[in-house]
Amino acid sequence: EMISNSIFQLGRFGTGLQHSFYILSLPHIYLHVNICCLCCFFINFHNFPQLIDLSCVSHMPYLVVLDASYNEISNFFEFQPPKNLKEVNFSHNRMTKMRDLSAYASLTKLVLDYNSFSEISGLEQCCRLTHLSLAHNKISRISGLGGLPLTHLCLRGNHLEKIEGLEHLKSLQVLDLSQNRITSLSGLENLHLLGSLNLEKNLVSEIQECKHIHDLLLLRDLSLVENPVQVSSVNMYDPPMDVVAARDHITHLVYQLISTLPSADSPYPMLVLTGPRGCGKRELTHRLCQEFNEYFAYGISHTTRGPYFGEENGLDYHFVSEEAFQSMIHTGKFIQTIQYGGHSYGLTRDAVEDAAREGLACCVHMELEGVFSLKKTYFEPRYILLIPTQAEKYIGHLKARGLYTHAQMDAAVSRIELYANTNRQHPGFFDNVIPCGTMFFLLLYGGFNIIQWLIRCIIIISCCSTKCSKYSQLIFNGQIPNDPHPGADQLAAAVSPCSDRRPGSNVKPILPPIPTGRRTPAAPSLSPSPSPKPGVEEEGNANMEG
Ligand SMILES: Nc1ncnc2c1ncn2[C@@H]1O[C@H](COP(=O)(O)OP(=O)(O)OP(=O)(O)O)[C@@H](O)[C@H]1O
Repeated sequence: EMISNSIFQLGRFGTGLQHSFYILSLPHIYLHVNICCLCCFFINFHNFPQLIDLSCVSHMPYLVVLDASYNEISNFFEFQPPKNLKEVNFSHNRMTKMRDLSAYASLTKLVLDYNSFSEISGLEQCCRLTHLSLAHNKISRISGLGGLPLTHLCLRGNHLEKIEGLEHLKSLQVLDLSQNRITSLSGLENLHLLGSLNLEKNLVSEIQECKHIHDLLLLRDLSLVENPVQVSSVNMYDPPMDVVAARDHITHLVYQLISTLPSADSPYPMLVLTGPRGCGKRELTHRLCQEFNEYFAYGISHTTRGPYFGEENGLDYHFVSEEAFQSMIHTGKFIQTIQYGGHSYGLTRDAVEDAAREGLACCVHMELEGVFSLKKTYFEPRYILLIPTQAEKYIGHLKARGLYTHAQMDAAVSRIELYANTNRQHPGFFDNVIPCGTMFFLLLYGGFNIIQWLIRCIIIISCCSTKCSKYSQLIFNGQIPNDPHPGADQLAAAVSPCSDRRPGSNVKPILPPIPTGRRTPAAPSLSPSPSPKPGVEEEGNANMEG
């Protein structure tokens, strides 16, 4: 009576020729009804309240589709087999053990997700079964699938550690083995019709495992997301800066530990200018060290690239061979290194310590990767980002230097966004950002007096929290050191091209002129006095000539 009420409520009923039979709104009862006179083709017990027994199905000889998902059924196929039963959904029940289904030979689709099966068995005679889903059970081994004509198999969320027992599933097209503990793709070699393979959230760690699916020519979709191999592939082929920096830091830390014990008591004062290549950071670094040589010393990096025209060893860089560079890494000399444009660059501990010994802050320029590396060390530099604001002007400036290939210029331009993103995404990562527009380049290379003002701003911003009292005085007294700079004319002279007498001075310099007054490591021209040094220009020019 209740069932016919339900049917009546749904308005879908008839005698003998029903195609749909839904029971949706019965009260909480134990279902045991005799409906043998009905000719049901589809029955939906989905989420039927407290349904624990399906013996009623024995009286539905023509049942084709049975959905008894989301119930509390623990018996597996405990009813007389309807001879045409094709699709069964028992997902979200309490079943634990499969039994022989040879009497249900018409089955084509069987969904048993979210039960507690630990073994696949009893399916051998289901010779029409094409879809089998056993997601989120407790299966630790694939077995009992023999030569079934399966086209779709889902074993997501089980306890599988290896792929086995699939070699005879010649018709398999879609295989979902995600969320298991599989470490190898071995066992998939013979699945020549496979078009989709989901191995998300497993433990595959080697990309070489893909050799096992190399010959599956129909394979279109493959997911290895959230496997260790994903992480290692990203790290190998497109490592995030943090990973590169961490590796770099570990390398140098280990080698330093082997050579000497690093002292972590007080970090040396340091100023780092960063920005894409050719943005002017190198010149600004030199200018800072020149103009304020009682505060800053130029930290000379090592590089394996050869010197450009006009560059001097030990002044712009220490130019060393790749072997020498490697040997320095292994003797723990570096605090950071990077690979850039096919060459190695690195800053040594000595460069920083030499400056510190003289009571100076080491001032260096470097690419962003170097900054990431330095941030891993116990040094606590101030970081200043110089970022080009107009790509066209920046490209024009790069072209004017005549140093770079098109590819190098494109790479440099594309890195502007990298710097900008880093600044956006990591507030406080840089202590200050200087936008480099036309004006900036004019100021920097034009030799206008206003550069002094810019440099002072940088000093004030960058030194405000160094631990060195000398630098804090700059801020805490609100003072700027005595004006050490020459007038505009002298400054213009200082940045003008090399002296005529300089060998090779008839060749157009490739680099912007090296500012005068730069000290060489061999003959430091530093004076502890903050007072102006009358001889700065002469000394600088002498250096240039020499
Ligand atoms: N130790 C280092 N760590 C990280 N980056 C470094 C280091 N030394 C130099 N660099 C950077 O490597 C990049 C390439 O330097 P290089 O001198 O070869 O080319 P460049 O075009 O003259 O660069 P720039 O004019 O910006 O100094 C520059 O951005 C430079 O600042």
